[in-house]
Amino acid sequence: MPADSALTRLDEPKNAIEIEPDVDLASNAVVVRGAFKSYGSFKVLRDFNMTVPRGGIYGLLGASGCGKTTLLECLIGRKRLNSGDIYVLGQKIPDAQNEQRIGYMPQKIGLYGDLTVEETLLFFGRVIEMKDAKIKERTEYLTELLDLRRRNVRLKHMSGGQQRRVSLAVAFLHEPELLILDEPTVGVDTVLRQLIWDHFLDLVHNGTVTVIITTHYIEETLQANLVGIMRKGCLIAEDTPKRLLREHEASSLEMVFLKLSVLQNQAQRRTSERVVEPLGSRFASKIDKAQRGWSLRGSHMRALIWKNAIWFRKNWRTFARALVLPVVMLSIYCAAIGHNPVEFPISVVNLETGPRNCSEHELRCDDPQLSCAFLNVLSRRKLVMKFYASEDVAMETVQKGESYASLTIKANYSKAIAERVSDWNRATDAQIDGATIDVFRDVSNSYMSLYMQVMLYQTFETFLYEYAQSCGLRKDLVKVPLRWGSLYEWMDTDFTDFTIPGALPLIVFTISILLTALAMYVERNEAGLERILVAGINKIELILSHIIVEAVALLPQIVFMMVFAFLVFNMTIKGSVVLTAILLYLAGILGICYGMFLSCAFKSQIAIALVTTGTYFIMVFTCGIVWPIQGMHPLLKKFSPYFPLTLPTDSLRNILHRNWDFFRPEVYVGFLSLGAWSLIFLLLSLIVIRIQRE
Ligand SMILES: Nc1ncnc2c1ncn2[C@@H]1O[C@H](COP(=O)(O)OP(=O)(O)OP(=O)(O)O)[C@@H](O)[C@H]1O
Repeated sequence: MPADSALTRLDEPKNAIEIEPDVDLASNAVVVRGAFKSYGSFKVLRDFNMTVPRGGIYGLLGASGCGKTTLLECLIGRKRLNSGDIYVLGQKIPDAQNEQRIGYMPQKIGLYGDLTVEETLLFFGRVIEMKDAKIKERTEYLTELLDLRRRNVRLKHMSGGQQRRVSLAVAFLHEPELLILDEPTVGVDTVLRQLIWDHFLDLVHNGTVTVIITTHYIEETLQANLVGIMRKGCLIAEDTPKRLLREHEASSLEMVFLKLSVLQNQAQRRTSERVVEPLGSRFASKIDKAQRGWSLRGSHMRALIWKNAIWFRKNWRTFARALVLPVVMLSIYCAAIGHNPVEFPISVVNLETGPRNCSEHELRCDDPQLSCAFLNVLSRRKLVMKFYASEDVAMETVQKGESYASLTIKANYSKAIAERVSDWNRATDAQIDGATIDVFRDVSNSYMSLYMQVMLYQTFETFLYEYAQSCGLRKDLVKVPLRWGSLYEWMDTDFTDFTIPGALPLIVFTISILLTALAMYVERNEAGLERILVAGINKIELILSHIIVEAVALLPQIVFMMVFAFLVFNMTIKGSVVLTAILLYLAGILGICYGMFLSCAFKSQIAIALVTTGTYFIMVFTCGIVWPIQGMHPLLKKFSPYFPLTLPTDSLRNILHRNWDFFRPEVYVGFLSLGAWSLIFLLLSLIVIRIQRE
């Protein structure tokens, strides 16, 4: 890399620091001793030692992939060492609570693309409990300094270099004692880079602020007070730039770096020769480990909820889709599921009248064409009847899949039926046979086959009933001798009405999982998760803030969906609308908690999508949504009530169809089940994030 003329000044830095032979935690901003860190079997830091005195600039140099970012992430407590000690501003990492004293700029931008510069600074300022007036003042100053005058543009619409400058502004915002900056000048032009360095020099001028900076522009670290050179997980040199140049008789730091690399390759590893006093645990014990990471701060929660609400406002299209999606799913569901089949073909051979459609027929007692009267009743089912002259041809249409069944009506049908009805106990075999319609059906589609069976029973019963009436006979005589009394007679026998108490919670549950996973995905991948954690927000606050905002967004979804289900699609609702809404709302909360658990447990979106799909099918199959639990395998029947949507489905069915109130166990148990499962997934999320180690 050609040396930048503005940066190749070799004068002693304004605030040169003499390195103390003995290390004490008060005078050093960062002390690392005997640090080991590995990712699996790959060792990144090996017996790493570093000392950063307070009040200066420390430039950390090293080839790409040598572990600089890993080291910085260990310094801010985002990653844990396998062994060794780190003290930052006198406190032991990871127990230290000095977020407000540290400004961190990660290598990735780590900001929220939907916030503007002003909103970004306001958010991070509020997180670290700055007053709004102070944030405003700092915003004016930093946007001027970093040439970020277009403050109302969303970050995702800014250039990479501009975004890096916003990221730098966030690190500077609260005037921290220690700035940890991972490649802050990447993508920044030469003039601005020098301005930024001038600002670093200004900051460290009075000796209270320390800056640790990694960079690939090696020569810019000539302005640092100390330079550490990393290679293969060790610090191979740590000195002032001037002494490094002198000692290695080099004209640039790049040359020093090359020479040291060659030396290290020859196994002449050079480490800092300063003797370091062993670090005791005098500071470590002061921090209450148990409290860290579990507490909720009002300022954090307010800032996070504000930020999430802004995200929702700016992404109103996503929110509108979230509102419409359940309704679309419900509409498709209601349009597709539960209706009786119509307009399917059946083949008819009427040997009494020949192959013609005679279903437009008026029934008489002495009717010589009762077969037409039967077909007339059948035609009310809106089938497509095709007429054939021969039984063999009609059966062939079934074999070829052109028809679901063939009906063959005998030539003496009217006479045989009339005699069977009027003198049934003397009917001969020939009369019984003549009055029998032969049905040949395709049973490969069992639902259609079953439907046809029921349909033909009912058709025949209605036909006989009407025939008996026309002959002045007692109509009950020919009816199937069963008298039905119905308890909830308002219930539509439509299958959709049976499944809707399961379908509604299932739709809310599934969409809530997906929306939560999406929000967490944005948080983790597009936004500043790293950054806000470093700013002191803990993951519990993060999780709760998302749950709160999503729980609010869930309300209009439920209202919208209920309007469609009960007003537009006229699903039966005999019980309390409020209880129904609460139950569906709790199903949504369960979805949010489960989605949160999945987001905590799995980093990959694909894994989350797969588990969500699996969960959806398990719920559909096991919770009595599409098939009664009474018909399941005994083992599944035993465990089904413990699945999250089984009891709520029953409970909703009892509310919607039986008009039962909340205080019946069959109703409130569904609410309790949703509450308990939500709590379980919330706790699991907290446990997972608590035990996750990087
Ligand atoms: N989470 C992880 N899992 C496995 N390996 C990792 C992980 N993070 C980093 N590494 C590996 O550790 C090594 C050091 O990575 P690190 O990001 O600390 O390097 P770096 O010096 O900052 O590089 P650069 O200058 O290119 O940013 C690299 O080889 C990287 O692939």
